[in-house]
Amino acid sequence: MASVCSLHVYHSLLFHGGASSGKRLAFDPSRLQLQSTGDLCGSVCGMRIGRGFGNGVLIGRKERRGLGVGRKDGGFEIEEDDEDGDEKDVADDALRATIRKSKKVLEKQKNLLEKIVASRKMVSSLESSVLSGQLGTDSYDRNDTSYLKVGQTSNGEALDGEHESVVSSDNHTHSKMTGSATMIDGDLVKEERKVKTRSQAESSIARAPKLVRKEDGLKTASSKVTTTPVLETSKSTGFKGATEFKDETLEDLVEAKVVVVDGEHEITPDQEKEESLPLAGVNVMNVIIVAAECAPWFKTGGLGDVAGALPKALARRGHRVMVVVPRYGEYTEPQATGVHKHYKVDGQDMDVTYFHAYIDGVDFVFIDSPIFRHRQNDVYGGNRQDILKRMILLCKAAIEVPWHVPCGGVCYGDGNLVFIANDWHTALLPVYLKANYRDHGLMKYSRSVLVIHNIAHQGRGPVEDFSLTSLPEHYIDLFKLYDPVGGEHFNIFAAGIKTADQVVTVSRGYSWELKTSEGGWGLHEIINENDWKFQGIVNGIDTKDWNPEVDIHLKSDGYTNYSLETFKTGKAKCKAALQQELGLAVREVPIIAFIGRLDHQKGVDLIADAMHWIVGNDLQVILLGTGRPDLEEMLKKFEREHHDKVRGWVGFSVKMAHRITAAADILMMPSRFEPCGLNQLYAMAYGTVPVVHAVGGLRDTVRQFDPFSESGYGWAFDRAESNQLINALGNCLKTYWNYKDSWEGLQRRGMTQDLSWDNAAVQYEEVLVAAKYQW
Ligand SMILES: Nc1ncnc2c1ncn2[C@@H]1O[C@H](COP(=O)(O)OP(=O)(O)O[C@H]2O[C@H](CO)[C@@H](O)[C@H](O)[C@H]2O)[C@@H](O)[C@H]1O
Repeated sequence: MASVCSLHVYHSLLFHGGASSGKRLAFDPSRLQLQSTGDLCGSVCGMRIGRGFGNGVLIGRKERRGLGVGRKDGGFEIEEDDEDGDEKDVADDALRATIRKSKKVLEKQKNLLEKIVASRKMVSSLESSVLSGQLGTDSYDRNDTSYLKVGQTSNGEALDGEHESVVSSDNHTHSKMTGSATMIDGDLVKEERKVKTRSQAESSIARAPKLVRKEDGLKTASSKVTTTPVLETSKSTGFKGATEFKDETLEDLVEAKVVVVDGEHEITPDQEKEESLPLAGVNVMNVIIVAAECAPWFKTGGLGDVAGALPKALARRGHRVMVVVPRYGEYTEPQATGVHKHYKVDGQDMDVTYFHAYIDGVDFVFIDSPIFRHRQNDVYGGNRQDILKRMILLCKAAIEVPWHVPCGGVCYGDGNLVFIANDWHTALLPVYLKANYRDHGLMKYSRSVLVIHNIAHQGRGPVEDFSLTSLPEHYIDLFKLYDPVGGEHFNIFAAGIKTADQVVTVSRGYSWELKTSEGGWGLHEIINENDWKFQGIVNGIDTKDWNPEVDIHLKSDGYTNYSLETFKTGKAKCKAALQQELGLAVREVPIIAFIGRLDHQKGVDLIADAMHWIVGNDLQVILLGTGRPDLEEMLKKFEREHHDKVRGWVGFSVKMAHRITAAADILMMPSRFEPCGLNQLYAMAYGTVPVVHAVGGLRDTVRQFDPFSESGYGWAFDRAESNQLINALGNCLKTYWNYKDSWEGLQRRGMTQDLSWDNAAVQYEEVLVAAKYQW
């Protein structure tokens, strides 16, 4: 911009004579001693503006008339009549200086163009390397080019500071300059560029457009542009092989701008940059999410939902994203990669093979090992040590996935990489990353983020369990924790929190609660010590999966999809279908639902205490859950005792969870604590009004209904007590029956919120960046 501005000014000075009203040529040499491109603009512009400040006036030759007067400001003035020769000299000097600067500007533009060309060549050479199967390790099928990504150098190494990779670009712009004429002719010269530093490597990754699966069509920015950039005058139209800058057409020269032509439309560099840059911009990185469960393959609760959805949102922002999970069952999508490894667990060699699937822009890597098999319906089954061994193997095998498992032919590598571990199950990952790699100068540029979904489960055991981890002896201190109940014990979450580079909790409210002695479950002191790395980010929802407009579970058995426009009839139809399916009376009556794990956390006992009052109303109750046997039995008992009004479905059914969410009017979540809670988010997206205990993420996401301002999303009561639940449900039901407009407003507000993962992904990105630059 600066150069264009300066050239415009130069040109107008030269050809249009500048200010027309001036009488004297007052020239301040200091103003024309230009230092840089920016100065050129500033100073020349300054000259024109200067008129109003008594700082001398530079006017065109034609306007130079009259007598000059002396000046006191350090500059000097020229009186045209008396000192015409001097004046000319000075003016010529000025113009020469300006021309010199203009040439410098042109030179800079030329260099810039060369850089753009070099970058493009680098990208296309990377692409063609990938296409011709030159990348990756020996263990993948070289003919398999179905997945194409950029994330490494052309020789398959990770782009990080440890590796010095040479990227060759095979054609570059050669420019000729004769006199003041510049020609950029697109001749090719050989150039080698060394990618040495981390930041250089990263910026080239960021600049490189994200490649997409071949079957989706290779869509890269570079595919849109000609390999040779075209300099074109603003006046010309259509494609020109190259445009010559002629010094006599200075008007053209000063207006010149770079235009890239793709045969259909012109793309300015700015537009092109915008189009080709991922949403994450220069923050694009490789992200590996490691979790013990992942929807849709296997989930026992919200962790599975998050592991299935967050990665896709991060991938949409342009990151290269992988999820690593155990292979508990035989799944159709993942295919064997042929990569075999061994890892030691409790002194035993464990065989591991890797499976891979690429779905919605995310690489899903499944770790297959005998200890994971046939656990599909019991992922946390077995005794404490069995579970611990599985999680040790998961963490050990996951850390090396970026080295060994080619995804789309290319391993992720360990540069520009952040692992996201989830809950205690994978809280060993940050510890292994440090102890087995970074302490030894390996994975120098890999970082770890630990997400706390639920602090109530910490991976506790006797101190002797430490031996199973095969960690160096001195690491035991990270795990040792004393609490009044358990005494000294081994605590995996404690070690993970201390070792991770950043820690995320699944809501802001929960982040705060964890620091209290009531909410920290014995870890509050460690959490407070590590407060600086904590960040609360509310979960989003997978809007493909949990969306009443497209929900696959509403497409049969009398259910129907619905939108904001059709939710009244849509929900009514779903309600009738659910009543029918569950053998309840099909009639217009409010349905209150509960969906969740049956344990102390979810406050099922509050529902039990309130049940007598609840069934005293004209309504129906549907409870879906699985968990503690005594609570499962309680659900069955409710159904037995109030068969005309209550259904207690004991079991885990994703289909029923969707159908109930769509058909119900009210969802109750009286959780004693709730790190985030997903069901209330799903409910709101489906026009179902939540009644919740205002705790953790529930407080963050369900704003209390205010009848005066007609705002809020539901009812949130302050204490986990059954009378408070009753009170909130009472107000909710009153509104349902008596204030139809308010009810509809509640539903509409809930449905129109942006609850997608995209918002959360932006915040996660900030955490990833913070981790990346942490040493
Ligand atoms: N019987 C059943 N049949 C079918 N589906 C069932 C079901 N029981 C539960 N679900 C499903 O499991 C998920 C539960 O998610 P939540 O967030 O409510 O709880 P959870 O406590 O497991 O998760 C933890 O992690 C998540 C994610 O971070 C946090 O939101 C939460 O507060 C924290 O406790 C929902 O998708 C729900 O529909």
